Amino acid sequence: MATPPPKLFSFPDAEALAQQLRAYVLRNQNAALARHDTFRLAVSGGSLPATLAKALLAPSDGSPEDSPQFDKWDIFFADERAVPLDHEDSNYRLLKDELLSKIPAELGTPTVHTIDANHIQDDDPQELADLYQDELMRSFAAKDSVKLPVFDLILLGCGPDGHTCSLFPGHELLREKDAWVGAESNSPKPPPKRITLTLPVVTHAISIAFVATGAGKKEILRKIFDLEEGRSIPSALVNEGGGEKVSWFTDHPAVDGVSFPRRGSL
Ligand SMILES: O=C1O[C@H](COP(=O)(O)O)[C@@H](O)[C@H](O)[C@H]1O
Repeated sequence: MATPPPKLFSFPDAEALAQQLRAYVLRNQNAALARHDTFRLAVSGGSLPATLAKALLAPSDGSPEDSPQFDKWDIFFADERAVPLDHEDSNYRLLKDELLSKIPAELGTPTVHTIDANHIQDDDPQELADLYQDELMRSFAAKDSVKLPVFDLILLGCGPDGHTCSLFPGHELLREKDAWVGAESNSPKPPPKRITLTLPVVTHAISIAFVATGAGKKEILRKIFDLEEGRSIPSALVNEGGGEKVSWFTDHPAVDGVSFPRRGSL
């Protein structure tokens, strides 16, 4: 039987998207807290942190369902660049500037799992990736029998070439089956050295959401949702592996004239 396809949500503007993204993230938070009293989330860099901040820093309606409980959040990075944590290319710095530094004290402070800054200068980012994998293993209390971490939610971006995390079209890392975190030494988008969650980890999450906005994403979204043409595009591989666990939050310009197998309703 075919896996049910991802869901697509499209909104007229950034405000409407942020409002529904907030509801979606908090639904995932509340379900995770009910399961294990912690919310393990992986976030991307790029355009995502600004949208996430717009969603999460909006005033709450006061109900428990609409309240972020940041002190119960464990935030990881879906990918990170091998640069100092205060560098302008750092995904951590971006998240800090957009969101972490603006969280009001009464909402709590999340635990944020950064890369080990002692290894950013290494020629080969493999050690950086291995150390981040160790960090995940500690956080997910992995035993030998645990094959993959299960994130409660992974929030992804989608580059104009269809890359997501630091998984780029045609790169060897797309074939990784065992490692939780991979090393990329030759990213076509600077900076070249990065680490990234691997495809099996991403598709193993309980919920996976892409946020893609603007007319500049229209052509790649058309390809991703064309089952033939999109076949080997990293974001399409997440769709294929994650199926109905995957939701796309887009705005109208990003999907104008693009046809999708399944439009969602919130
Ligand atoms: O390099 C990266 O790009 C992707 C996509 O970024 P966007 O600006 O097009 O949303 C991002 O998801 C990833 O985390 C980042 O390292």
